[in-house]
Amino acid sequence: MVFAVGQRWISEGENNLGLGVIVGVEIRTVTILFPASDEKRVYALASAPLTRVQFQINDRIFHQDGWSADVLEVLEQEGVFTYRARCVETQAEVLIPEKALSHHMSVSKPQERLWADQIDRNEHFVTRYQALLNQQAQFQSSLRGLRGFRANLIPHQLHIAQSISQRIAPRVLLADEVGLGKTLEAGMILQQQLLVGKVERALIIVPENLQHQWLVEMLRRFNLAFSLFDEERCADFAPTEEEEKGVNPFETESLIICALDWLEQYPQRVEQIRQAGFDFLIVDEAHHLAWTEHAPSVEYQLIEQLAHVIPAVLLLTATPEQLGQESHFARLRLLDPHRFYDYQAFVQEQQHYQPVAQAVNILLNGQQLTDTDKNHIAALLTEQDVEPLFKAIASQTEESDHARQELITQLIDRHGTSRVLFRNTRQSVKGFPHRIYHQITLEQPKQYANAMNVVSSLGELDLKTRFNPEQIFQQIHADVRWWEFDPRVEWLLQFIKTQRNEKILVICQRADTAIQLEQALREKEGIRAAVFHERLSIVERDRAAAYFAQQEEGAQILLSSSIGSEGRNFQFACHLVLFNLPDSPDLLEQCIGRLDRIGQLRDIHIHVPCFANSPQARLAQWYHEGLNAFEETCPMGETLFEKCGEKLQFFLQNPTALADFESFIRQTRHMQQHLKQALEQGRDRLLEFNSSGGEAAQQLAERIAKADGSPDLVNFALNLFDIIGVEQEDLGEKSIVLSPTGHMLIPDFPGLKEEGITITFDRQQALVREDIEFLTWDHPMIRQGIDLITTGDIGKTTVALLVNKGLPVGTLLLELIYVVDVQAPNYLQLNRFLPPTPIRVLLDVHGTNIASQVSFNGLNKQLKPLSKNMAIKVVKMAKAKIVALLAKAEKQVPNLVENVLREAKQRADSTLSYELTRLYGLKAVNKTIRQSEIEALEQVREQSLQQIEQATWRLDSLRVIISNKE
Ligand SMILES: Nc1ncnc2c1ncn2[C@@H]1O[C@H](COP(=O)(O)OP(=O)(O)OP(=O)(O)O)[C@@H](O)[C@H]1O
Repeated sequence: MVFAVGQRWISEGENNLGLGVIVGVEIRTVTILFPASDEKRVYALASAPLTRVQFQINDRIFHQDGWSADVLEVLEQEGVFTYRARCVETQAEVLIPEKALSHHMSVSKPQERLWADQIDRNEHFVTRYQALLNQQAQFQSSLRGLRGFRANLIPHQLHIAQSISQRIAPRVLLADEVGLGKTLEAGMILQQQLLVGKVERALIIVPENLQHQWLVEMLRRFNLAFSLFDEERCADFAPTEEEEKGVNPFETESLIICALDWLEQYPQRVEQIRQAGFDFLIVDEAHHLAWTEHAPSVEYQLIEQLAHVIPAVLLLTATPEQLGQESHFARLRLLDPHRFYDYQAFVQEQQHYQPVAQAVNILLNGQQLTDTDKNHIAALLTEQDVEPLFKAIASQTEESDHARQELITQLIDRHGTSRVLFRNTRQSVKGFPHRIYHQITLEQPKQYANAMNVVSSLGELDLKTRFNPEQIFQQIHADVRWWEFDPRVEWLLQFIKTQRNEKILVICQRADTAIQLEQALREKEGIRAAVFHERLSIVERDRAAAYFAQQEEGAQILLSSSIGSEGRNFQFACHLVLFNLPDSPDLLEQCIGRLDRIGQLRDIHIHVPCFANSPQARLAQWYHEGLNAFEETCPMGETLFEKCGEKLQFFLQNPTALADFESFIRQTRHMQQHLKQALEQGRDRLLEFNSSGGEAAQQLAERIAKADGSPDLVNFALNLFDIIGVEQEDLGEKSIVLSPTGHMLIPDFPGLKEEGITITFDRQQALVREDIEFLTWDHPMIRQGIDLITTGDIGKTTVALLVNKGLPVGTLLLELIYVVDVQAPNYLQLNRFLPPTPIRVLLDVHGTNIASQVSFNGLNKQLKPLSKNMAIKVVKMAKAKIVALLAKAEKQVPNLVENVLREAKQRADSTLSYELTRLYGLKAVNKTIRQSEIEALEQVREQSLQQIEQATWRLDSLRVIISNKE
């Protein structure tokens, strides 16, 4: 390929970019600008996926100023063409340098291939048409981006992924209870946004110890290859002595994972991230982002800075209120400052959820609305006219369900935390095993009692350590081995022995306790345990987790500090020992959540060894009998912890004062029940409507399951591989080996390795065998395979024989496939409204379009292939007729295109107008919604409608059909 500045080329893979112009040629690279879509690409010279555009004499070309001309001669100077042409309008002769050609010009000419005897096989034409139809269907499919991940189809996750990923730049707090799959949800949303081109560069910020888990999950579940960034890696990009400015390391990759802990230490990296143009941010374990008005934490401020410049933000936490309501509010504000503008207003709003939940309940129960119901609903949506929706509900047609749903969405949107917060609970998801609490009461050793007295009398008793008697003891006896006399250790050893075949996770509050306990188990009984805490390097931690996970020859025990194991997946174990009791209900939930998560198949046993009448025993009793926090999740735990604060602290400091303790527990239980009921009827009920997706989510999962391995997909894929020349060997067990051959149509089929790959269309098989590729419509091999066909020349022209005794011999039919296409900037996402759309025209000999009477498949069944020689002869003989028919078709196509555009505009208008109405509605309750935001959306709508208007159409492929009696 010889490139020169000013030449016009098109992208082979991305036809919709329009006509590109070469703007730079370096030693090894070529830079091409696509003005129609405002995209620039840099390719390696040797392998640029570009096709040179050269027009021929008599071709009609379009000038970028809007007029057209017919080519008379092609002149060339230093590789760049100038067209001598006759202007259609003025008939004047003009010289048009190729640089001045319209950027929107389509360049596909099947008829020229026909005249040049480039006639392809009939089945290739069929595959091409199917590829176009499939491409269109996939662009418009509501399942797009929701099928290709390697995981089970869990309705609430699919619902969240679907509803969030439809948005442009979503900003959401994913707050499902522990272990319900927030990582998976975030991955699905990201993958979907990447797939449709809404997002190109994503950053995931996680606690240090979760980096590898994210890396692995993104790769194995979503085929997304992230890179881990740390100081060492970034230091490589520092400026050399000669350079003034180094490279911004964050610009060198587009999918990056890094640790929050690291960014805190290196604020200059935060600035680099801000400048690196990420468009998607995920922050895991977001409950660490503490905030108060006067003292926002460093972590909070850091993420806030990034959230200012990164359009899409997902915050993940199972315990959003762990650091209090204010921090929770601040995180919501960070996501949507217009919706959450004032803390006091937020607190008040929380108290008024009940009437909203009641209104939603009325709508959900499916009965006709009474006047009182209507008044109640209308009072909550004063800013808009709800009458039409009430009418639709009363009509009891298909519209009524839609109208009910619409009203529910609006109520939740205006009055709930709605679009910003998603939270699923075990109660709504269901199907989880039970949690069983085992309290083990032991005698407190006198050494601990003495140490406690000494430390208290010195005034050095830190409230935080009172649940770790071993730490207090070590404050005064640093060298004495506490585990020699601590009965909890003896109990643990005996327990381990009785559970020889079980994995046991032991959580201590501090890393020191975990380390010393490891020594105790090893020295006392020769038990080898893995240790896991925040002071280990990431690699050591991953190694420890893997050692624990290993079935054979792995560690039976994992000794972990509480913060060290946060977010980790240990659901293969069902025994949890809380060697120290976590000092807050949400922390307790995080610990239990290591085992109580999706994939846990057995009941979970939670063992709490504690000393009689110790602070730990009191707290355990309060958790269990007051909150029931061991056996069920306790969403109101933190609220009660705060409410009961003083009294609880009294009992923890005076653990032997039992007189009022029972009544205090009863009071707590009473409050817990009361709050639970209020939450269920109010806030949580609203969140649940919003988050679980109900019946619709079930149906979504069923639809995806049905689409998995559908015959349409399997047939199309196998046909595609056949055409490309990929060898296929069926291995049975729902898997097929694909290998490259020496006679492939293209040298490199995307994703096909030299040594071959194994594929399956079956989700369960893909879950069991992670080494094989799981093919769905979303898989890159299928998507790029479709692109390869639709943007290349395969199947563009063919000639076939119609065996039909009823038709005179030699009757000519012309089947034409036109494609309507729009080239627009990516941010408009026009493909969702107007994907490349094939229009089929079937002309009889008189030029009448009979496509609606004769279906593609019906006709195809009656066709037989012709030898190439025969086909060439037929074309030669019928050329004049074909030319005449083509001219007739071109007159009919604009009307057909008009219909396609009208529908596309309707789709665009209703989607974008809906968004606008929502903003206007929100503005009515929240005066801080900026007018500029509304104007921006209005502009997107205007531009989208205008761009659709500018869509072009082209003849993509054609089939000449000639009849015979046999
Ligand atoms: N759809 C699914 N199919 C199969 N496994 C799943 C699915 N969703 C989640 N899991 C598994 O369930 C476990 C919990 O998921 P995940 O880590 O995403 O939960 P989480 O909500 O982020 O938990 P935490 O609150 O502890 O951070 C993981 O082992 C994950 O691989």
